[in-house]
Amino acid sequence: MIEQHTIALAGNPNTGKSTLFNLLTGLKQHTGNWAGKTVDMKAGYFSHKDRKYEIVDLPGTYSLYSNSADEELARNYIIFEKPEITIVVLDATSLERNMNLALQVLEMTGRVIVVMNLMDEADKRGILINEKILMRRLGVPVIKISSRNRTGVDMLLDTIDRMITGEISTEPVTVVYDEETEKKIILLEEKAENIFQGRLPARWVALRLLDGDQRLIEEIEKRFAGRLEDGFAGRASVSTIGRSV
Ligand SMILES: Nc1nc2c(ncn2[C@@H]2O[C@H](COP(=O)(O)OP(=O)(O)OP(=O)(O)O)[C@@H](O)[C@H]2O)c(=O)[nH]1
Ligand SMILES: [Mg+2]
Repeated sequence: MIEQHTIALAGNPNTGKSTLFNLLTGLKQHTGNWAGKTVDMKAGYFSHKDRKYEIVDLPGTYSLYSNSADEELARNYIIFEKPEITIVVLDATSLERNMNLALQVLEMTGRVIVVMNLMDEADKRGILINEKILMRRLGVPVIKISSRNRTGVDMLLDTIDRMITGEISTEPVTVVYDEETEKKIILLEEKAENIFQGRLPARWVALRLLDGDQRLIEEIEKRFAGRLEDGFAGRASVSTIGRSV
């Protein structure tokens, strides 16, 4: 039987996620500044080396908190549906602005490939990017591509394949906060770990509790209600641990 794996495409708006999605799946979905904006997630399929992939094109967002329906949708997919690989698509011409989202995804999952798209445009503008340094810093594969010119896509497919087989393992960087915050994170992380036991990334839950992200807490309660054994003492637990520090 053919194995099927799941991949998500995340990133800021307009970084070429749908262009890459279309390239991989062969779908003719509209792309472009206005008409092409992805407002809902779309799923498509492709095969590579005897493996079948379901790939989900998430709406572009600047962050993955609870600021908008798009952000919640993208966030919920990554955190609750747990795609085996999340590809973060960055615009190589504005890496600094784009990096924030990559770090947010790395707090949610280590199964990440960072793709620097629009390399044709970056080359044209003389922007030099050392992906090896970035790769070392982020602890995940970083690949330069141009979805428009179809360059780098073979390398991306090869990296996906090698991540699925376990040939490539990642060591995602941990974003370290100030001492005061780190103390609170450690306390909350322990409680979150006890409650979710690996079902959700504990440090990420701790960070969101510190944010006081009420919408997320409600979402977690909705999705986990009655599905967690001891430790998840009814609806109170997730919302109350946040108040305990
Ligand atoms: N020069 C260049 N343009 C690209 C490349 N990839 C995508 N584009 C263009 O960038 C624009 C946005 O592409 P989309 O694929 O719609 O971007 P998106 O990330 O899906 O956008 P949202 O759905 O709004 O988040 C389109 O005009 C694409 O043709 C690339 O590699 N090089
Ligand atoms: Mg799109």
